[in-house]
Amino acid sequence: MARYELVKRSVALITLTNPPVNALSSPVRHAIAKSMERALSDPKVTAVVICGENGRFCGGADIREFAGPLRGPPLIPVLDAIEAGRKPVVAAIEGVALGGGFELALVCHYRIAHSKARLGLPEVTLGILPAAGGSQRLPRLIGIPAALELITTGRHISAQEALKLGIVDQVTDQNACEMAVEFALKSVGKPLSSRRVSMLTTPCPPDLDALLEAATMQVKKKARGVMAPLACIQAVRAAATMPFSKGMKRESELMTTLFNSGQAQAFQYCFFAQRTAGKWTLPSGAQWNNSKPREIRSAAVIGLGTMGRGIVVSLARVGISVIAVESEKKLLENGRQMVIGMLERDAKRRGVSASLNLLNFTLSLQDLKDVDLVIEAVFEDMALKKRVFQELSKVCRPTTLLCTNTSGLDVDALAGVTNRPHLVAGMHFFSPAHVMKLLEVVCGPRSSSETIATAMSLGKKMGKVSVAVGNCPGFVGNRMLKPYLDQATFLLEEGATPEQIDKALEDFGFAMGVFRMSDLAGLDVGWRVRKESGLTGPDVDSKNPPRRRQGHRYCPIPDMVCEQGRFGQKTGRGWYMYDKPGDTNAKPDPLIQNLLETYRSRYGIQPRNISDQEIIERCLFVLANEGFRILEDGMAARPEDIDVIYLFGYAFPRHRGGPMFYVSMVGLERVLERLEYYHQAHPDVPHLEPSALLKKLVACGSPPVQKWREYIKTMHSHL
Ligand SMILES: CC/C=C\C=C\CC(=O)SCCNC(=O)CCNC(=O)[C@H](O)C(C)(C)COP(=O)(O)OP(=O)(O)OC[C@H]1O[C@@H](n2cnc3c(N)ncnc32)[C@H](O)[C@@H]1OP(=O)(O)O
Repeated sequence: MARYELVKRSVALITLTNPPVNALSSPVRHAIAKSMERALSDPKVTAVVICGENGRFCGGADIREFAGPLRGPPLIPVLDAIEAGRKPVVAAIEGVALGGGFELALVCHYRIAHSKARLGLPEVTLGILPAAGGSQRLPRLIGIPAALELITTGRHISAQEALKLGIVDQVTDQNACEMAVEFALKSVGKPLSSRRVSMLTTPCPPDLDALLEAATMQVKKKARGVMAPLACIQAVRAAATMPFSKGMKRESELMTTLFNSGQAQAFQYCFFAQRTAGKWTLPSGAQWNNSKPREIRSAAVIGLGTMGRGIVVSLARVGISVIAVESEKKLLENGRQMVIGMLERDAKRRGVSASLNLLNFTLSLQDLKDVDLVIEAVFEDMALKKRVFQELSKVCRPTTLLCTNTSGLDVDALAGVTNRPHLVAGMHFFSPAHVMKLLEVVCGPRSSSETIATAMSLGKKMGKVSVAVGNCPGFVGNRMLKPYLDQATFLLEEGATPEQIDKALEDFGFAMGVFRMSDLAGLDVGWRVRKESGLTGPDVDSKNPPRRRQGHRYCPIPDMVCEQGRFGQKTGRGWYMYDKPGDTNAKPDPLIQNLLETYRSRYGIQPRNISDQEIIERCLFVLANEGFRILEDGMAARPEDIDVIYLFGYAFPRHRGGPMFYVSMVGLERVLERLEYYHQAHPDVPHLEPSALLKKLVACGSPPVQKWREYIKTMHSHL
């Protein structure tokens, strides 16, 4: 777990050896402690260098160990012994020095970093704080404002920035380890007291209180209900106002609170869920580690609406040449201007030059004959999409992959009109496509493993979190969204207001409640879909009772809002009112209040007081209930995939872990009992009926979410 060698006759070289990231697991901590003891007691050794194997210094604590009781030596005394040692210790930082890895570097007397190395204290993103002295040492080394920013955001910084901030002593393009050995030799005999960061006095700004207050306001606004950034601020305050030993005590108390809060578990679950999602598997046995993706050098995007434009930008900025296609000259020109503007702004923000030379714009599908992959992003109209796919089938060379950005239509029906159904898959981006991280890769029953591997790998290349899903209406994300939205509108019928429902969801942790979010997205989109599915519009059977459709409860209020031309922010009116079209400041609208009152009295609905608890339970338990059905149907491989989709595509609060993790924390038995209760109260809402999988899991003793897969593996998989 750590190799010990003597180099240059007098330097002890300690190499952490715990692939893939040299995390500080119990055996590694033990090996560091033993190696340091050996180095400090060996008279031949005059200096020590600590580095990591395979060009990675250290990725921090072994996060998997957080799930159980601490085993092996605690990290803090191991680090304290390094700092207190009487021989100079140099950290040779290559790859990453993160979390506990960065804290390890901070107790070394000198730090040499490779120019490509990245450093940071990302603990806050795991729901904790740097609790091996990081929150106390970093402010002493670089001052309060800079330390506060790094600790509360968890941002990774480059070696150059670390040098500028005074975190590292030298940056090199050469072998950092060899440089560190040379540096160590030169440091022998120099006094070490000023190199022990814990002994430094924190440079304390005169406006400390104002600074910390501003930081508190900022994190409260950015991460509603999240405890870790607030604890980080308190720890930094301790670094500014207390002696080191007392600050360490405070750091430890804050860490204990965070660890017991449940939020840390949720964040850490998210970390692993994101990595698990990349490990897709198909019923054929093909999976992420036995299927080779094709390299995509050129692509085409059909349709330059909001989605198409974002997809073009996502492709071009990772160096893929793109042909963008529109059906009319005016739309093409408009799309071209928008894409160029977006790419230029993006490049400016990243400090690189815009890859405009990779773009081509055309009105003709004939120009696509040589591209490696096509992403169709035309209107959500099956007939139109089928025509496009038929045409592509004729035009493109037989090996071109044909993908669709449909948000819920049948991918296999599109594959069926082509001469290469095995090369067809869904690539469902989320709006705005160049910003949102999620990509649902939709595996049709005929999609080949190479096609899926290529779509997943292309997603990764574009910086997306790609999740493989099955081909069913709405796939995973939008399929679950429907019952969630339904519950919100049923609650309106029963007596709630949009602002009450939004507040309950925002207090839960969503940045925006469902109605505020719908106003932002535009209400007309859903209205068009409902019209096309025969739920509303002139074709609706007049004999249909107004609050029932297709045999189930239906709430026509969203249609009534749209009929008034209220499409959300863009029209200045929606569920809320805005000062003018395009404004974002949502204000309660008395006209909506009137509409709800008139509606209720028309249907003889006696409004009742609805608690926040009911809002949360009905909206979120029904969401997870559909998630269970998706798992039963084999449309998602595991609960982690569903949670990742909701975290990255629907801004589900990370400190709740995602809908499936959330219900596991509430307790499946309780969720089952509440769904049964609500279903009894609303028997005409089939989505409230507890799913078979939920019942099965409760009957099996409510295993933790990571084990659910064992209970669904006998069920049919579409993945
Ligand atoms: C008293 C308390 C004392 C000390 C407390 C210390 C707090 C900490 O140190 S918390 C940990 C802080 N560190 C991090 O948050 C880093 C997390 N890791 C990453 O950000 C990335 O993995 C990376 C190091 C930047 C490398 O990225 P990449 O090359 O893209 O690889 P990945 O796919 O992310 O990871 C590969 C593989 O390693 C696993 N892994 C990564 N880091 C850790 C870790 N710290 N602990 C355990 N496992 C880790 C990751 O899960 C992947 O494994 P899979 O099996 O594929 O899941």
